[in-house]
Amino acid sequence: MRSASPLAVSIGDPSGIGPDIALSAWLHRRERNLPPFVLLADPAQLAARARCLGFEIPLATVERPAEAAPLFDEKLAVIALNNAHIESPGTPLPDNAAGVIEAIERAVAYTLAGEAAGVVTCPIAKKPLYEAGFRHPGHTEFLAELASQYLGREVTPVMMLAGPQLRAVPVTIHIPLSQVPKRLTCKEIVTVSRITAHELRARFGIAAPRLAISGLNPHAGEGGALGQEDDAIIRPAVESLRREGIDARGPYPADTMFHAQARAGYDAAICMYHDQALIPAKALAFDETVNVTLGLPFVRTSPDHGTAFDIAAKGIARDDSLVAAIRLAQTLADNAAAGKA
Ligand SMILES: NC(=O)c1ccc[n+]([C@@H]2O[C@H](COP(=O)([O-])OP(=O)(O)OC[C@H]3O[C@@H](n4cnc5c(N)ncnc54)[C@H](O)[C@@H]3O)[C@@H](O)[C@H]2O)c1
Ligand SMILES: N[C@H](C(=O)O)[C@H](O)COP(=O)(O)O
Repeated sequence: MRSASPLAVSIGDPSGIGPDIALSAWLHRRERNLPPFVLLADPAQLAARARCLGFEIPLATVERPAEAAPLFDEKLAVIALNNAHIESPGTPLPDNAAGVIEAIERAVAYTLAGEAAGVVTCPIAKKPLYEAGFRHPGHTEFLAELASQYLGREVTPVMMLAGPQLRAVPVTIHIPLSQVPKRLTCKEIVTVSRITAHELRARFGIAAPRLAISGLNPHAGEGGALGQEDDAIIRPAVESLRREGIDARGPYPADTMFHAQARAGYDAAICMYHDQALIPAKALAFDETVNVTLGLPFVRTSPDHGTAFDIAAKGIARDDSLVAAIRLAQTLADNAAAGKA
């Protein structure tokens, strides 16, 4: 059953390719068979980018998401931000930060209120947001804080890069590599794996999910000769997960767990740090992989790429990952509406 509400798409950093790919996705909505979405953006800035790209797109400024779906075939519905955006392709501006944050917050608020089916975020750049006082490493952590405020309890967000050939989940996310061994705990590996297994069942429709857990060190520690964490922290986490009935295996050496035959043996790879998960995901399918946040009380997806300031407004940004993110968000929302989540 398809949710009747549109997806809420936040524009991301307006100086990046968020406007380019959002406009392009709408232009190709019919052949890509896209579900309705509403953009949280500055209509004047969007119109300027559309002119620059040579896109003829009728924009309709609407007050509420419900107005977007009936218009979607003919017009791109935009909910205007209270904080205007300055058109500055390729050069991020701290003055645009308030609108970037507002777009995310309002997309979440509409979704939690049941007015939107899910949140799809276009990419943000951290530096201009930090200069404006934003203190979260990325969407993932910010969305977890919004979810915590809503639920009144702490929320552990789980980042999954979901592509046609691989689902990869980093246990530690946006922290310096030097901090990873200190921050990696058995409890965190178990929590992240548990959330992943639960959502693979509930939202992705995988009845008995299989998790492959990576090691941290070369050769998963080589019996302690190349590092202690694999046997001291990761192996006990795998045993604990298996005791609670989750099909988890490992720790596996990370260098040999991403080839095709190895990937056929699991539904998600649980990795110990950001690049261990994101390098294989983006290397295998940069254009089709989607960043999904698990563990939230709402659906959130995003393209797997960043703001790509180097190509903003040049007409060469590919919209494929955003299209995949919109499609996956709709599938996850539909599964939730059908009672699987
Ligand atoms: N979802 C998000 O919000 C998100 C995701 C990743 C990175 N970021 C942020 O984006 C900023 C830039 O990051 P980066 O330079 O490492 O990565 P990037 O993905 O923005 O760009 C890497 C390279 O890929 C190219 N590229 C990216 N997306 C493309 C597309 N759709 N079509 C064609 N080419 C594309 C770019 O031109 C660039 O050469 C950083 O501030 C980073 O934190 C945000
Ligand atoms: N870690 C992501 C990546 O490299 O693709 C990116 O920074 C986006 O993260 P958020 O979804 O938390 O913004």
